[in-house]
Amino acid sequence: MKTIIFENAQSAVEKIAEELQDYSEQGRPVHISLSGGSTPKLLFKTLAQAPHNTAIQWENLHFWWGDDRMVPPQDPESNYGEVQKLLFDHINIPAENIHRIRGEADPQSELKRFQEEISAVISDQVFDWIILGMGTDGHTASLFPNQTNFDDPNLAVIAKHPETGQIRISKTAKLIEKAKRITYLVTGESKAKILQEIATTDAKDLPYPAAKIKAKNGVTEWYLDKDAARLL
Ligand SMILES: O=C1O[C@H](COP(=O)(O)O)[C@@H](O)[C@H](O)[C@H]1O
Repeated sequence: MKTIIFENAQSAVEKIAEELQDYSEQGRPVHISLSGGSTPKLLFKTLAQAPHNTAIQWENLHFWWGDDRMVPPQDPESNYGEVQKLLFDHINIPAENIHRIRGEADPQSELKRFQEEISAVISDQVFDWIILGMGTDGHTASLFPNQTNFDDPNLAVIAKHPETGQIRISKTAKLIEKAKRITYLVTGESKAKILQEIATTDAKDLPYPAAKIKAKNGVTEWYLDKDAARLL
């Protein structure tokens, strides 16, 4: 497990912001997949402020999501809606660079449309960078313990939150694992215990998708703050 431990969450997201700037200067379309939930909100707020809001060449970055909840963008549960509110409303990014999962749509038809969009836009479906989070139960994207098919050959899947029953669309493990780079951004003390378990146990003996999903031909790394890394 390759971990990079930052003094605090702000330092971790500043590093990601700098790296996004580097990607944006490559002079080509770069495909980035964002995570949802509470953890990356600090990243989106940071990117919306100087110097990142104007220094990043946003026209070169294409944004996708690892998962989204099947709710409209105005719903606070919408992973896309949060990025729109915290980041996209404050920067100059072409609308065609935003490849959201349409949470307001019918799940089956959106699943088909989302997979078609990935196939049409990204050659070999290899993302440049997939940023993931991890729940305290070890889920990542909307791939939950004991209900994830790691061999699912599709690009995306309909998932149901095991406790709330909320319907979501998620990238599959196989699609995520094709990425050139996977970064798990995990902060806060509530994640310390599960991180310790992941760091000390063989992934095959754990039910956690976050422990098992790794880039097959690329880099997998964990960006942690000191609170999350407390027991490592
Ligand atoms: O439900 C989700 O949870 C995970 C982790 O979220 P967090 O609130 O603990 O940061 C997130 O990565 C995923 O995208 C989201 O839909």
